[in-house]
Amino acid sequence: MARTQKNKATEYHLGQLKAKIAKLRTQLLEPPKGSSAGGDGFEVTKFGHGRVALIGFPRMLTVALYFDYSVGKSTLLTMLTGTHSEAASYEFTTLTCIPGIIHYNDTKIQLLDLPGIIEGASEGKGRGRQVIAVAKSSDLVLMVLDASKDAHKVLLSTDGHAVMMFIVAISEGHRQILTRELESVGLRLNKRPPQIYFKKKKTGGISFNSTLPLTHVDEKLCYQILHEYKIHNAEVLFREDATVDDLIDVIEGNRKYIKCVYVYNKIDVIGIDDVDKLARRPNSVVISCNLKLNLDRLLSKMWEEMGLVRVYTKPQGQQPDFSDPVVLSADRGGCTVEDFCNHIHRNLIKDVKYVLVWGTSARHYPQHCGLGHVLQDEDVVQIVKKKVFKTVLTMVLRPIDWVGQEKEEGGRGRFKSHSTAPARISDRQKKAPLKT
Ligand SMILES: Nc1nc2c(ncn2[C@@H]2O[C@H](COP(=O)(O)OP(=O)(O)OP(=O)(O)O)[C@@H](O)[C@H]2O)c(=O)[nH]1
Ligand SMILES: [K+]
Ligand SMILES: [Mg+2]
Repeated sequence: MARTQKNKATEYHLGQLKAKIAKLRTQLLEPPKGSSAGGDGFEVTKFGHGRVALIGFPRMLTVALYFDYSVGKSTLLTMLTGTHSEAASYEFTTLTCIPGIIHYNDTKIQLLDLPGIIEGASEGKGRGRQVIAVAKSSDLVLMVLDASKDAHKVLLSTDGHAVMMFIVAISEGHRQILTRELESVGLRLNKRPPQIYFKKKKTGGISFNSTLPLTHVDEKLCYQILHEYKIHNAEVLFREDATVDDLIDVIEGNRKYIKCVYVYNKIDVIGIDDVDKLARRPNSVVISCNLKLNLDRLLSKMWEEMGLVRVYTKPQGQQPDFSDPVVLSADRGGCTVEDFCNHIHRNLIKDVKYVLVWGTSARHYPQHCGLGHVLQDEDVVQIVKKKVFKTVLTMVLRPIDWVGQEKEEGGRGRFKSHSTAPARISDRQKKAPLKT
């Protein structure tokens, strides 16, 4: 592919090659026949309401130029979870997966310390394959980078321009190498799935449509790629100006879309101007484990990105239980009332008549909601079950005003202050985005 000139005439050829490579990669990653699936990872049991993986380099590639320091993943795990993970100033200190637990906002989040991965991990170099398998099973990746590897440019920039350009690329280069390694095994960081509808059919040939003009893919290219996959009957509808790679992702169908936060560690050894620059990069947080700088910001960023939704249950006629939330997630299992009910008990759903909801997802307190209602963080929910007798009774006796009773309760102070809580948090974050 590198040897092929990129122009209109070679476009189809390149597209076909991309599809071929994607197919081979998928074959490569399939577990060998006869072995149980997933035997590739570190076999750490999932625990808590979410899983976060620490990914980073064990050392710099340009050893000759710099000290051989690791990025500080283990140090960070120890700081955030209290679980000890061996940290040292030589590379590959961590050789296996060490889990710790972060207690945050009434939830438990599993944090995994992993060995540093090097270039070529996706081809099975080092322990990369296992590390990547664990990353794939996570809800969020924290890519830990060494802030000081970016800052050395300042020391050297006085000498010559060429040197400076080279140095600047290193921390950024690490980020790119890691991203590439993860991408080549089907992980997509901070991306959403392509807006392409794709459905295989039994007959009818290929129907190719788009809702807008396409600049990267045309009908012929699409046919060719489908042909490569031996797909001759399918419906394809482009809802955005997607690329060949997007189309291949959709056909492969096994891509994992994961959020990633870039964590620049060791800001204690660089100047404030550089800290400021790194902090302004998208999806980035700057920290220092040694000086315990900005770790609270890292936690709140992590929380934000995970999008966990805490729902508190309220038994009828009692105060809600604010100690033990049901934790839902839009990415894992969904946040509707139905998901909430299924979380409590598998068979609950058939008994539910409706639910009463207090909190930011409710238009008024309490709102009567059906199973499809989408809950938000810190909502309070009371389940109203179907009662066979009640219907019979209410026909005989005077109807009871169940709803009116609950309305009164909803007006109490606790719920009101409760619903304003998210706003308070974000205000505070705005005022102090960086504690350095
Ligand atoms: N200056 C500075 N050094 C740090 C900081 N955090 C960690 N270090 C040092 O960086 C070195 C590597 O730390 P580790 O936690 O072992 O790094 P790691 O990423 O787990 O390394 P591997 O397990 O080998 O991949 C240690 O000598 C730490 O003391 C920090 O915030 N500032
Ligand atoms: K180390
Ligand atoms: Mg380590």
